[in-house]
Amino acid sequence: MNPRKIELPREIHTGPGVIKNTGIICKDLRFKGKVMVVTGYKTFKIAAKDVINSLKAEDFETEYMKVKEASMESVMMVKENLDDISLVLGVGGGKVIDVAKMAATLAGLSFISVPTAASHDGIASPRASIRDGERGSVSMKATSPIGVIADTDIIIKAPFRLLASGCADIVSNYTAILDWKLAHRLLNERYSESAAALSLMTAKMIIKSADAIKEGLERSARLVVKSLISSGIAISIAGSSRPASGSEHKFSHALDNIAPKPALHGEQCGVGTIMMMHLHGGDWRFIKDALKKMHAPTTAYELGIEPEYIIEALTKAHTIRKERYTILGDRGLTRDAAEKLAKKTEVI
Ligand SMILES: NC(=O)C1=CN([C@@H]2O[C@H](COP(=O)(O)OP(=O)(O)OC[C@H]3O[C@@H](n4cnc5c(N)ncnc54)[C@H](O)[C@@H]3O)[C@@H](O)[C@H]2O)C=CC1
Ligand SMILES: O=C(CO)COP(=O)(O)O
Ligand SMILES: [Zn+2]
Repeated sequence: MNPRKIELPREIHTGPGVIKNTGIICKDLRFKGKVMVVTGYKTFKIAAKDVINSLKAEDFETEYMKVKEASMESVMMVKENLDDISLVLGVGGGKVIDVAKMAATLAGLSFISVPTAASHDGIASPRASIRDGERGSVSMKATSPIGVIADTDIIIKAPFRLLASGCADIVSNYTAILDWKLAHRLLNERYSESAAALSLMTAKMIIKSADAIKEGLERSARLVVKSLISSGIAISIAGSSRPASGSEHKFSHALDNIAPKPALHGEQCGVGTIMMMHLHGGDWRFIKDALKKMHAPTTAYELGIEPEYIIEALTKAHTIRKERYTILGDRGLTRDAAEKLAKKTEVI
């Protein structure tokens, strides 16, 4: 087997108020000079300001940029401003973190992830989902964050919908692992028992703690953040998003390309997991009940997406990242089969 390198975050700081230690954390990681803070329009006030003040208090020179879309244009716009920068921080939701992560990767710089919401498992992963023209938002290889600073006071104040979305993104590991096992059996695709075990254990744990996930509870934020980080570490161990992305993610990526107003990434993946679990002959009701307990969407209506788009995304899902074999096979679902599946699982 070829030698492999597993890149993991060196330091993970979680808890209420940790964002105020950003400057000290960067200093302890031996960084100095100029730092670039990449953030969003909303998350600048919510968190980036505190990050910048904390960096300045430790004598870091700081610059900041606000980005909106997780596009290659945004990435290149940031990258062009990194010439005299020694470290990049991403402070925001998944899109902001991915842009910062990819810009740092292209510039050969270290990256620190400062999530302001626990909405997806890209917080600690070595992947970035960047839209590039026709290419959808399937994740690309990127640098693993050298550090994660997850302030649970900020995260728990984010709309609860974002926390529920993060839970759903973890639940989606169930069908991602079933697809991975299938590809290993059918095509002898490389399969990592340890990455799969970590990914599945993380999903099982979040479902077991579903009742503890409540709006406004800092403990809930800590629980979901730890699970998202653990899911991201499984991706690092596998060297791909396989442990957390299978047919349910193909459905979500297809929906991103088709629906006029897509829902949150995790929300779409959760609904995809219900349907793909049925295709696998598994207990889709177990998935549906778990998502309901976490207040994540389980139907097209709750996603705010018309049934027609759900059916169309199901028929297109197999065309996303074709090299990744899943229960959808190479030919995917016919329209009738898609409609039947969505109805049988009460999604439409
Ligand atoms: N790189 C990876 O491994 C992964 C990347 N992703 C990517 O992440 C993106 C999804 O991330 P999301 O966070 O769901 O969407 P997002 O980045 O669009 O954020 C959703 C909304 O929440 C807002 N927000 C963030 N923190 C907030 C706070 N504390 N208070 C109020 N509003 C806040 C943002 O401003 C935005 O309007 C997708 O592009 C997806 O492809 C998803 C999973 C894995
Ligand atoms: O969303 C992800 C894991 O939750 C990444 O998956 P993709 O590689 O399919 O973009
Ligand atoms: Zn995901």
